Amino acid sequence: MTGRSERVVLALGSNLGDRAATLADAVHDLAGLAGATLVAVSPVYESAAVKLDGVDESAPRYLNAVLTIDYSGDPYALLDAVNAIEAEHGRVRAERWGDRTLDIDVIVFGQRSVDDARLTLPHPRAAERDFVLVPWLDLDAQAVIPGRGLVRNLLVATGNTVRRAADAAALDPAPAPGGGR
Ligand SMILES: Nc1ncnc2c1ncn2[C@@H]1O[C@H](COP(=O)(O)OP(=O)(O)OP(=O)(O)O)[C@@H](O)[C@H]1O
Ligand SMILES: Nc1nc2c(c(=O)[nH]1)N=C(CO)CN2
Repeated sequence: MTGRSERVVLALGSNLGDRAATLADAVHDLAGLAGATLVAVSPVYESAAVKLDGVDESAPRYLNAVLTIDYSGDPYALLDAVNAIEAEHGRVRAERWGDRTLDIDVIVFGQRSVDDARLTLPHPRAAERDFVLVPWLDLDAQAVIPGRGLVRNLLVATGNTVRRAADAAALDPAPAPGGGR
Protein backbone atom coordinates (compact mmCIF):
# COMPACT_ATOMS: atom_id res chain seq x y z
CA MET A 1 0.00 0.00 0.00
CA THR A 2 1.44 3.32 -1.00
CA GLY A 3 0.43 6.94 -0.69
CA ARG A 4 0.31 9.57 1.96
CA SER A 5 -0.66 8.34 5.39
CA GLU A 6 -3.16 10.06 7.66
CA ARG A 7 -3.36 10.12 11.43
CA VAL A 8 -6.27 7.97 12.62
CA VAL A 9 -7.70 7.76 16.13
CA LEU A 10 -9.35 4.46 17.10
CA ALA A 11 -11.32 3.77 20.28
CA LEU A 12 -11.48 0.27 21.77
CA GLY A 13 -14.01 -1.07 24.24
CA SER A 14 -14.73 -4.45 25.83
CA ASN A 15 -17.12 -5.53 28.56
CA LEU A 16 -17.31 -9.30 28.06
CA GLY A 17 -14.70 -12.05 28.46
CA ASP A 18 -11.07 -11.35 29.33
CA ARG A 19 -11.36 -7.66 28.57
CA ALA A 20 -7.70 -6.72 29.05
CA ALA A 21 -6.43 -9.59 26.91
CA THR A 22 -8.93 -8.74 24.19
CA LEU A 23 -7.82 -5.11 24.10
CA ALA A 24 -4.16 -6.15 23.98
CA ASP A 25 -4.89 -8.54 21.09
CA ALA A 26 -6.80 -5.82 19.25
CA VAL A 27 -3.89 -3.39 19.59
CA HIS A 28 -1.57 -6.06 18.23
CA ASP A 29 -3.91 -6.78 15.31
CA LEU A 30 -4.42 -3.09 14.47
CA ALA A 31 -0.68 -2.39 14.63
CA GLY A 32 -0.15 -5.22 12.12
CA LEU A 33 -2.64 -4.04 9.50
CA ALA A 34 -1.29 -3.42 6.02
CA GLY A 35 -0.69 0.30 5.66
CA ALA A 36 -0.78 0.98 9.41
CA THR A 37 1.98 2.21 11.69
CA LEU A 38 1.21 2.31 15.38
CA VAL A 39 1.84 5.74 16.88
CA ALA A 40 0.64 5.55 20.49
CA VAL A 41 -1.60 3.59 22.85
CA SER A 42 -3.37 5.13 25.84
CA PRO A 43 -3.65 3.71 29.33
CA VAL A 44 -6.70 1.53 29.99
CA TYR A 45 -9.76 3.02 31.69
CA GLU A 46 -12.76 1.40 33.29
CA SER A 47 -16.31 2.72 33.20
CA ALA A 48 -19.92 1.70 33.72
CA ALA A 49 -21.74 0.53 30.59
CA VAL A 50 -23.68 3.25 28.81
CA LYS A 51 -26.85 1.82 27.27
CA LEU A 52 -29.44 3.48 25.08
CA ASP A 53 -31.48 4.46 28.14
CA GLY A 54 -28.53 5.59 30.25
CA VAL A 55 -25.80 4.19 32.48
CA ASP A 56 -26.44 0.55 33.44
CA GLU A 57 -24.65 -0.23 36.69
CA SER A 58 -25.89 -3.84 36.51
CA ALA A 59 -24.13 -4.54 33.19
CA PRO A 60 -20.51 -5.70 33.05
CA ARG A 61 -18.15 -2.72 33.23
CA TYR A 62 -16.10 -1.70 30.20
CA LEU A 63 -12.41 -1.40 29.71
CA ASN A 64 -11.66 1.32 27.15
CA ALA A 65 -8.54 2.63 25.46
CA VAL A 66 -7.62 4.79 22.50
CA LEU A 67 -4.83 4.33 20.01
CA THR A 68 -3.47 6.32 17.13
CA ILE A 69 -2.08 4.95 13.89
CA ASP A 70 -0.74 6.44 10.71
CA TYR A 71 -2.70 4.76 7.93
CA SER A 72 -2.16 4.85 4.19
CA GLY A 73 -5.33 3.08 3.03
CA ASP A 74 -8.80 4.51 2.62
CA PRO A 75 -11.36 4.76 5.44
CA TYR A 76 -13.54 1.93 4.09
CA ALA A 77 -10.58 -0.44 3.95
CA LEU A 78 -9.86 0.41 7.57
CA LEU A 79 -13.52 -0.08 8.54
CA ASP A 80 -13.52 -3.52 6.89
CA ALA A 81 -10.32 -4.45 8.73
CA VAL A 82 -11.69 -3.20 12.03
CA ASN A 83 -14.94 -5.15 11.57
CA ALA A 84 -12.91 -8.29 10.77
CA ILE A 85 -10.88 -7.88 13.98
CA GLU A 86 -14.11 -7.45 15.98
CA ALA A 87 -15.51 -10.62 14.40
CA GLU A 88 -12.34 -12.58 15.20
CA HIS A 89 -12.90 -11.68 18.82
CA GLY A 90 -16.38 -13.11 18.86
CA ARG A 91 -18.22 -9.84 18.44
CA VAL A 92 -21.93 -10.47 17.94
CA ARG A 93 -24.11 -7.58 16.79
CA ALA A 94 -27.22 -8.41 18.80
CA GLU A 95 -28.28 -5.10 20.24
CA ARG A 96 -27.31 -1.48 19.69
CA TRP A 97 -24.93 -0.45 22.48
CA GLY A 98 -25.25 -4.00 23.82
CA ASP A 99 -22.58 -5.85 25.77
CA ARG A 100 -19.69 -6.92 23.56
CA THR A 101 -16.34 -8.68 23.59
CA LEU A 102 -14.80 -5.98 21.42
CA ASP A 103 -15.86 -2.72 19.84
CA ILE A 104 -13.54 -0.67 17.66
CA ASP A 105 -14.72 2.75 16.54
CA VAL A 106 -12.95 4.98 14.02
CA ILE A 107 -13.05 8.35 15.79
CA VAL A 108 -11.22 10.61 13.36
CA PHE A 109 -9.43 9.91 10.08
CA GLY A 110 -7.15 12.86 9.35
CA GLN A 111 -9.39 15.82 8.57
CA ARG A 112 -11.89 13.76 6.63
CA SER A 113 -15.60 14.25 6.82
CA VAL A 114 -17.73 11.27 5.70
CA ASP A 115 -21.43 10.61 6.19
CA ASP A 116 -22.94 7.66 4.37
CA ALA A 117 -24.70 4.41 5.18
CA ARG A 118 -21.51 2.60 6.19
CA LEU A 119 -19.34 5.22 7.77
CA THR A 120 -19.55 8.54 9.57
CA LEU A 121 -16.39 10.54 10.25
CA PRO A 122 -15.65 11.99 12.69
CA HIS A 123 -17.53 9.41 14.78
CA PRO A 124 -20.85 11.13 15.55
CA ARG A 125 -21.01 10.17 19.23
CA ALA A 126 -17.35 10.45 20.26
CA ALA A 127 -17.71 14.04 21.46
CA GLU A 128 -20.15 12.94 24.19
CA ARG A 129 -18.15 9.91 25.39
CA ASP A 130 -15.82 10.41 28.33
CA PHE A 131 -14.53 6.86 27.80
CA VAL A 132 -13.16 8.06 24.44
CA LEU A 133 -12.12 11.62 25.32
CA VAL A 134 -10.18 10.83 28.51
CA PRO A 135 -7.79 8.22 27.06
CA TRP A 136 -7.40 10.30 23.89
CA LEU A 137 -6.34 13.33 25.94
CA ASP A 138 -3.60 11.21 27.53
CA LEU A 139 -2.12 10.82 24.05
CA ASP A 140 -2.63 14.38 22.86
CA ALA A 141 -3.55 17.26 25.14
CA GLN A 142 -4.28 19.39 22.03
CA ALA A 143 -6.56 16.79 20.40
CA VAL A 144 -9.37 18.16 18.25
CA ILE A 145 -12.48 16.58 16.75
CA PRO A 146 -12.82 18.39 13.42
CA GLY A 147 -16.03 20.39 13.49
CA ARG A 148 -16.50 19.89 17.24
CA GLY A 149 -13.44 21.48 18.81
CA LEU A 150 -10.86 20.70 21.44
CA VAL A 151 -11.29 17.37 23.20
CA ARG A 152 -10.44 18.91 26.56
CA ASN A 153 -13.33 21.38 26.17
CA LEU A 154 -15.72 18.64 25.05
CA LEU A 155 -14.77 16.62 28.13
CA VAL A 156 -15.82 19.45 30.44
CA ALA A 157 -19.31 19.22 28.95
CA THR A 158 -19.58 15.42 29.38
CA GLY A 159 -18.24 15.23 32.91
CA ASN A 160 -15.73 12.48 33.57
CA THR A 161 -16.82 9.21 35.15
CA VAL A 162 -14.02 6.95 33.92
CA ARG A 163 -11.14 5.79 36.08
CA ARG A 164 -7.77 4.26 35.36
CA ALA A 165 -8.02 0.47 35.41
CA ALA A 166 -5.70 -0.73 38.14
CA ASP A 167 -5.69 -4.34 37.01
CA ALA A 168 -5.30 -3.88 33.26
CA ALA A 169 -1.82 -4.58 31.95
CA ALA A 170 -0.33 -1.91 29.74
CA LEU A 171 -1.33 -2.49 26.15
CA ASP A 172 2.06 -3.54 24.91
CA PRO A 173 1.78 -4.14 21.16
CA ALA A 174 4.92 -6.28 21.10
CA PRO A 175 4.99 -8.42 24.25
CA ALA A 176 8.33 -10.02 25.01
CA PRO A 177 8.57 -13.66 23.84
CA GLY A 178 7.33 -15.90 26.62
CA GLY A 179 6.01 -12.90 28.46
CA GLY A 180 2.44 -14.15 28.33
CA ARG A 181 -0.63 -12.08 29.02
N1 LIG B 1 -16.76 6.02 12.59
C1 LIG B 1 -17.23 4.77 12.63
N2 LIG B 1 -16.54 3.78 13.28
C2 LIG B 1 -17.01 2.52 13.32
N3 LIG B 1 -18.16 2.11 12.75
C3 LIG B 1 -18.88 3.05 12.10
C4 LIG B 1 -18.46 4.41 12.03
N4 LIG B 1 -19.38 5.12 11.31
C5 LIG B 1 -20.34 4.25 10.97
N5 LIG B 1 -20.06 3.01 11.44
C6 LIG B 1 -20.94 1.86 11.20
O1 LIG B 1 -21.61 1.56 12.40
C7 LIG B 1 -21.98 0.20 12.30
C8 LIG B 1 -22.39 -0.30 13.66
O2 LIG B 1 -21.27 -0.23 14.51
P1 LIG B 1 -21.37 -0.85 15.95
O3 LIG B 1 -22.17 -2.12 15.94
O4 LIG B 1 -19.95 -0.93 16.45
O5 LIG B 1 -22.21 0.27 16.72
P2 LIG B 1 -22.23 0.45 18.24
O6 LIG B 1 -20.84 0.26 18.76
O7 LIG B 1 -23.29 -0.41 18.86
O8 LIG B 1 -22.64 1.98 18.43
P3 LIG B 1 -21.75 3.27 18.24
O9 LIG B 1 -21.59 3.43 16.76
O10 LIG B 1 -22.58 4.32 18.88
O11 LIG B 1 -20.43 3.06 18.94
C9 LIG B 1 -20.77 -0.47 11.70
O12 LIG B 1 -21.09 -1.64 11.02
C10 LIG B 1 -20.24 0.61 10.75
O13 LIG B 1 -20.60 0.36 9.41
N1 LIG C 1 -18.62 2.51 29.22
C1 LIG C 1 -18.87 2.24 27.94
N2 LIG C 1 -20.14 2.18 27.49
C2 LIG C 1 -20.38 1.93 26.17
C3 LIG C 1 -19.32 1.72 25.27
C4 LIG C 1 -18.00 1.77 25.77
O1 LIG C 1 -17.02 1.58 25.01
N3 LIG C 1 -17.80 2.04 27.10
N4 LIG C 1 -19.58 1.50 23.95
C5 LIG C 1 -20.82 1.51 23.49
C6 LIG C 1 -21.09 1.36 22.04
O2 LIG C 1 -20.04 1.66 21.27
C7 LIG C 1 -21.97 1.67 24.35
N5 LIG C 1 -21.64 1.91 25.71
